[in-house]
Amino acid sequence: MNNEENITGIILAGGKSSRMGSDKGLLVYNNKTFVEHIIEAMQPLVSEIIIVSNTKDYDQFAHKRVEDIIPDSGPIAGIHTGLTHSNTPSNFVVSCDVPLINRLLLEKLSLQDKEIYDVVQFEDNGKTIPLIALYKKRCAKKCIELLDANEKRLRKLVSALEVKTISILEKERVLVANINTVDDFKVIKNAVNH
Ligand SMILES: Nc1nc2c(ncn2[C@@H]2O[C@H](COP(=O)(O)OP(=O)(O)OP(=O)(O)O)[C@@H](O)[C@H]2O)c(=O)[nH]1
Repeated sequence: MNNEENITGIILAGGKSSRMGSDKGLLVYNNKTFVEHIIEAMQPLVSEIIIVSNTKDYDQFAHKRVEDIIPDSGPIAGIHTGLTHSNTPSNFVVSCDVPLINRLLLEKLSLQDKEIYDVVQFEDNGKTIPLIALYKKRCAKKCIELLDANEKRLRKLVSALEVKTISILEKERVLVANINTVDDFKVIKNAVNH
């Protein structure tokens, strides 16, 4: 637990998983669902965990589950819902498809000067990772502005905010692996078996 300030952990699990063909957050890797791996990484750092999903399957994890306020509108809508339900100024926002994430990596996001930035995110080789990031609750306002304008691109959200981007280290690259397809999943399963 962060002693200076409480943080909320928001897990986005309301996507369609169309590339995977089954709900990504509920895939089992190393005997735990993807969502359980993320909960485990977040839990020591946060005062509350909120799962944003419209399906009751996520009630099994015994954390607060909330449904999208604006349905079928992509990750910005998920962030908007999570931040709206949060009771803390700072919030980890993590997608449900990064099962290798760990506490130390998330902690790095929270060690920045949080007063200055709306968003603290990672980047890997020039590619930003806005769904492993720390967002201020106040960003909910910008989310709703974009959704009202029918803008669903995450990069539009982040570029409209005060953002700090941290480059991940070579050894951390594996931790941010984004599992979108059956082939992506095979890669991490095979890595464990070797
Ligand atoms: N709550 C919520 N989360 C979403 C929504 N759309 C996407 N997400 C989440 O955002 C993260 C990134 O989603 P994507 O991988 O881009 O999209 P996806 O719909 O899950 O998967 P594809 O259909 O394969 O593109 C995942 O954790 C999704 O669960 C949404 O409308 N609401």
